[in-house]
Amino acid sequence: MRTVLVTGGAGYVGSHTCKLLAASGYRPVVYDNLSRGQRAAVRWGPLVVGDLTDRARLDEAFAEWRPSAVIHFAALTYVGESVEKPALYHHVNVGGSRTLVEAATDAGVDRLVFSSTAAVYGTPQRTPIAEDHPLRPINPYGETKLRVEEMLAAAEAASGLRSVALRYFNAAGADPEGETGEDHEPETHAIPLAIQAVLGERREFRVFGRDYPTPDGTAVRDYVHVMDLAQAHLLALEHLERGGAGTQVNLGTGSGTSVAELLDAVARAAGRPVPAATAPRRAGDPPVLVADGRRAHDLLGWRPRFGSLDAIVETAWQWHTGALRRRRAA
Ligand SMILES: NC(=O)c1ccc[n+]([C@@H]2O[C@H](COP(=O)([O-])OP(=O)(O)OC[C@H]3O[C@@H](n4cnc5c(N)ncnc54)[C@H](O)[C@@H]3O)[C@@H](O)[C@H]2O)c1
Ligand SMILES: O=c1ccn([C@@H]2O[C@H](COP(=O)(O)OP(=O)(O)O[C@H]3O[C@H](CO)[C@@H](O)[C@H](O)[C@H]3O)[C@@H](O)[C@H]2O)c(=O)[nH]1
Repeated sequence: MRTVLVTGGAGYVGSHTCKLLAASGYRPVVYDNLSRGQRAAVRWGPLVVGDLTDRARLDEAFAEWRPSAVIHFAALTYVGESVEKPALYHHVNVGGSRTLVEAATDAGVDRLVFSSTAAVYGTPQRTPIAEDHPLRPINPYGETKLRVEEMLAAAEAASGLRSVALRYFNAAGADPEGETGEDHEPETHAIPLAIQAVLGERREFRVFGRDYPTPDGTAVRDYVHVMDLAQAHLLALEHLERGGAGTQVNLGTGSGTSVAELLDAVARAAGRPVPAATAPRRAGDPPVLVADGRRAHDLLGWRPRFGSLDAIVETAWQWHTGALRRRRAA
């Protein structure tokens, strides 16, 4: 059985990917400090509790489990927090990734899949965004992800560690079988916040800006289902297993959804409107982020299965209402 070390596997995208790895014959060994993830989300393989910046702990994990590849999700991921704490973001996201790359290389691992982000592009000059678009992040979070991409490209030349950096657009939805989902505290992402508002768990959903240069004035994003993201990680691993060279790949559906359209979709799933108020724009938010996904298709053979926003939102709705029931029952 091929073993994969999955940093951040107790988190949102990581836990869905572990489920798919296990279903595809891999053994996912999660390496996570549980600072933002959940122990209960580690269900498809062993958990090593450790910090990305702890070289000795990483060495132990590599020695004990002897993975043939690494999938690297672990990071701090909030744009707003990164603006307030840039040094912390550099320490964890860049410093931690450097420690991981050194430990992996010394352990003889030559394949790595990295969670990058559309935030490396900054404010797009053209859309949809292809991978050769200029890389000008507008917040420290995006900067740290770009630094890691650069480090990985240099590592391939220096030590033969090949990697695929997957630039996700907006991860959304949940495992349709309800075994894992999005569970952040605090929650900052639009879909779970809208669901919480419609469920009465928060007073209202605050629409950050209705004065964007978009058809309805609200910001446009490319929401891609988290199980489709998980599938792309497997395909990226297979690309590396075939001897494929390191590269960067966008993961998005290619279709844009405005915040107003998103609220309509949540209202359809819930059967009632989302209580909403207008708020100022959020710092660091570009008006439009939509992926050109041709490279993911041509290089990896990836095509998102969840085509419609309603199908994506429905899985999020099912997860959150199920999670709410479980919390109330507990
Ligand atoms: N969710 C999105 O829309 C999105 C979009 C683009 C990129 N990404 C990237 O995908 C990855 C996963 O995102 P997510 O939404 O699942 O985040 P998440 O916060 O749910 O998961 C991150 C995991 O990393 C762990 N972690 C954090 N710091 C650590 C450290 N120092 N040592 C060990 N473990 C640590 C956390 O405990 C958590 O389990 C991140 O790298 C993120 O930047 C996410
Ligand atoms: O209370 C809220 C929360 C969000 N939004 C808007 O909804 C959209 C989506 O926001 P959110 O779900 O917070 O995602 P993003 O800020 O677009 O960031 C996600 O997508 C980026 C890439 O597109 C990744 O880099 C990040 O890690 C990931 O969190 C944005 O236009 C926000 O302004 C609101 O209007 N009100």
